[in-house]
Amino acid sequence: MTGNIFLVGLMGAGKTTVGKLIARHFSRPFVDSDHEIEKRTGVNIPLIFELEGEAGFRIRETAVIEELTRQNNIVLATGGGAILSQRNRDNLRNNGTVIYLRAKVEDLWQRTRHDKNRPLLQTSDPQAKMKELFVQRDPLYSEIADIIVDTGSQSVHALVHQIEERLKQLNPGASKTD
Ligand SMILES: Nc1ncnc2c1ncn2[C@@H]1O[C@H](COP(=O)(O)OP(=O)(O)OP(=O)(O)O)[C@@H](O)[C@H]1O
Ligand SMILES: O=C(O)C1=C[C@@H](O)[C@@H](O)[C@H](O)C1
Ligand SMILES: [Mg+2]
Repeated sequence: MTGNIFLVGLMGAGKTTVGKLIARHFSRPFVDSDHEIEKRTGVNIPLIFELEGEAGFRIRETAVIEELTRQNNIVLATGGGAILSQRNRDNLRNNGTVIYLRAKVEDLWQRTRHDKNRPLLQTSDPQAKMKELFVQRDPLYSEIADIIVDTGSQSVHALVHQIEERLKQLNPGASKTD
């Protein structure tokens, strides 16, 4: 496998979980754009939203994505809303293989409902918010994806195996250590 691997999808899609396993399989560094922003600012994402609003967070996110998409041979888990910006979509599409981890709204909701670390879901009806985000973003994730994987009815292990196979099909002849 050569080149960068970029994971996109909504909150709870499994980008961080799956990304770490893919990185281990291909012996690549794993980077998570949300964690990178938290590392650089020294504060967590909810506090950035509180202090700077979503707009301030998006500016930081775009700068980090710009920098990370210039790296080589990394596995990058992107923030759920990174694809809202055309600039981010172009950077992701032009600099690596983009994998969209697609999931049903019900599954996304079940996987995130007890986690308070996602400011966009701190509303009176987070399930409706998740649905709204899915409707808005599903076309954007799909637009830039080289590979779309449905994450619903399989274990994380099976999912990772499926992604490895799809990556091999896209890069025939390439080996793990390329
Ligand atoms: N395919 C799956 N099946 C069942 N549970 C999963 C699956 N993928 C991830 N999970 C679980 O869902 C939760 C959210 O996963 P994860 O944090 O990897 O999502 P994410 O896409 O990185 O979300 P965010 O955009 O908010 O960072 C975790 O508890 C994880 O174990
Ligand atoms: O879906 C989103 O817009 C977000 C997802 C998270 O990964 C974080 O980037 C942040 O909470 C915003
Ligand atoms: Mg994550």
